Amino acid sequence: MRIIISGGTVVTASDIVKADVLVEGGIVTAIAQQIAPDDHEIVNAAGCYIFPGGIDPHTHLDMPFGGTVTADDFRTGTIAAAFGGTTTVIDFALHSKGDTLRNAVATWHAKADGKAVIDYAFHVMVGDMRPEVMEEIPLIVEEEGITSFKVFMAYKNNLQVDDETLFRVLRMASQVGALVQVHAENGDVIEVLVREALAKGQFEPKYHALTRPKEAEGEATARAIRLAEIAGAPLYVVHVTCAEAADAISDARKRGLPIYGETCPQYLVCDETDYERPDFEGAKYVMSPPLRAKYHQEVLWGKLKNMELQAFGSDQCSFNLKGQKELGRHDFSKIPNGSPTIEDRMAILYHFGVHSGKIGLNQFVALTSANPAKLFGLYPRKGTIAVGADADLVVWDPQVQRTISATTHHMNVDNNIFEGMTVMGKPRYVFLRGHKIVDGDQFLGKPGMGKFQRCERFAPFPL
Ligand SMILES: NC(=O)NCCC(=O)O
Ligand SMILES: [Zn+2]
Ligand SMILES: [Zn+2]
Repeated sequence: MRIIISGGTVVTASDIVKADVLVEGGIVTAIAQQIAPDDHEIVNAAGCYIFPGGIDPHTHLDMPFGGTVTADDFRTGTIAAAFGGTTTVIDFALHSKGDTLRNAVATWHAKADGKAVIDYAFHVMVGDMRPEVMEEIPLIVEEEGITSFKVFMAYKNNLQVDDETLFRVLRMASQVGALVQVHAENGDVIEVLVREALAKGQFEPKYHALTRPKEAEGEATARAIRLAEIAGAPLYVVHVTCAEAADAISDARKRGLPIYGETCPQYLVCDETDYERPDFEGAKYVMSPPLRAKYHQEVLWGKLKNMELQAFGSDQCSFNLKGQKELGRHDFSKIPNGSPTIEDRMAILYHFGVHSGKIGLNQFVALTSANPAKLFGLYPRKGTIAVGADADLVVWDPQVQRTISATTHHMNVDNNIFEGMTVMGKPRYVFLRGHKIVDGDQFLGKPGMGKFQRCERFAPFPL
């Protein structure tokens, strides 16, 4: 495996340089203006960008949710991710009520091991924060190489934690070098609004959005930030959708607090009017938090441009319309939450961000790869192109145009929320630790090639 990727433009979060990249033994061993070939395989990257492999910090593969299980597992989901230019996913190991964190992690290893075609790490999504579960956090960090824990301020009577619990988790996590991720929506308010809507006979998908107002997200985000501030802890807010939440993050960062925000492709290019689609098609867009009014898209783009949001995750959580989303055909509250986004995460940010002039190439790499690597303890092994880093590389052809469709995507699901969108930019080749796993429309990887990545403890990189 001695490869020269030749004639491309290498892009990292800080640099853009025309250079060849030498790969030996799965590692980048040189970056230079011209590398003389010996017995190397030459990969033609003329006219292309060479990006560090994408790191998707937010996926749900093979996850039970809402009485069903996501349509994509670690095989199909990571193949689709690879076609989109992602070489590492950080998936949420779901901890269920009554279970231990250790057992949840073991369950997730069993789901991924031998199936993943790209590298993977885990966060733990804590479903039941009993005192003894909280006590397990230091062990998970030390022994399992998992250093991030998601807690929920929504999904009342199910996953939701109260403020006392959130505060205790924040304190405990920061003591052991872990990062708390928060799903910030006020679950108590939402519960009342959902009950009232159903009592009024409001059953269609659009009521999912109407019962989860932006203010409920803004309030919970601001509250979580205040609790983190009191606890002296860093905080990562997942799937930020609206001005109210994004502004709370910006304000905290202006005060010097280590608060980080993530948004997702769906919140940049889809909006609340998608819930009005006829014949139950609106159910495709049922996710939490929901899609917002269109003006929030410009707010989020502005925050990405100014790096006031630091990470870009897919929140991949795919369900078929047929047989899965249909569980809520007559009651929006029973529609499984989530959408298939793992494959098109980078394409959406590239086309609507870089190609449209809203963000720069360095920002694109920071959001899709470098910052997730820094925040979750994978940097600089991953998230950059540098001597000694894993040769997770994407040769990205900015001239290729394609139209996104469920009929051609690689996800194992019958719908795509970006259906019909035409985008510029597509991976020509994708390398995982020096192995070519994607060559145009051909998949060359194998289940089991993806390896579990232990995460280092949280380090406050200046982001
Ligand atoms: N986002 C969503 O609707 N489903 C996945 C679970 C979550 O991230 O809250
Ligand atoms: Zn969430
Ligand atoms: Zn999620």
